[in-house]
Amino acid sequence: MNNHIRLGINIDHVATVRQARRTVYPSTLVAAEVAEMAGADLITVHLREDRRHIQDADVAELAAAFKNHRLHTYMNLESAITDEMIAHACMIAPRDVCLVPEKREEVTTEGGLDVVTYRDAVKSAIVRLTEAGVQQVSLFVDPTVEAMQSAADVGAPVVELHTGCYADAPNDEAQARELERIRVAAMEGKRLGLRIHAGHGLHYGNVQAVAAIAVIDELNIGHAIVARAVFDGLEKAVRDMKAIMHQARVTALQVK
Ligand SMILES: CC(=O)[C@@H](O)[C@H](O)COP(=O)(O)O
Ligand SMILES: NCC(=O)COP(=O)(O)O
Repeated sequence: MNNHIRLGINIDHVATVRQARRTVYPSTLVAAEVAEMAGADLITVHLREDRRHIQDADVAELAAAFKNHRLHTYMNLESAITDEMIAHACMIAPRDVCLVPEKREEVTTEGGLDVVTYRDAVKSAIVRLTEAGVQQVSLFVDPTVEAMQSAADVGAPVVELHTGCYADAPNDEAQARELERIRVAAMEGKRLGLRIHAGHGLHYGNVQAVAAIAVIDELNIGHAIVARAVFDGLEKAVRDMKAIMHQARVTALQVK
């Protein structure tokens, strides 16, 4: 069992603040530098089709910074599976790409990728990205046993479990049910040989139980960290999240 769980910092909403006035600040590159300094294991950005926050220029600037070692971790680029977005992801060729569903009218990602309906497009995207040099392609999917089997079937090496229903659960009972769904799906994915990530809606009060699931290797967290950074600064917000995740994992392994 792995006592280290990686923290990917999603900096989308640093760009949201900038896009509110179309200024050149706050810089996503500086945000990535601060996040790395504070212990981020990777930097996640979601280049949406509607460019509501992260812009093509952000992705290009971050990619160059990783290439020239101004940044020292790696990029996890979240992308829709459309031809346009996959072609762009192939051109950037970050270390990781996470394939996510997008609906233009959504406030944020609402559900996981429908790997059954879009099987051919997902398989094609995995092949194209791998041939372009992307080392790890993950699928952002709902935490279900069926989604694990579908992901394994299309040859995805990694899944990121959508933790949104857990995060948005209306009460403790519903949250416990959603946590069990995540745990069961994670165990099934691991049994099928998948690497397991998780993310969406995680924050300082709900991350512990997910970080305690020992087969989960990585959490991607953004909105709650950027929100906390408004009051505490980004460096402290990242350090605090990292410490909470580490303590939850270590405690869980000691109990086993
Ligand atoms: C896939 C996912 O849950 C997030 O990484 C995604 O970026 C959410 O979209 P917004 O960042 O636009 O809220
Ligand atoms: N894939 C999840 C992610 O990158 C961050 O999601 P959130 O913490 O902004 O909800």
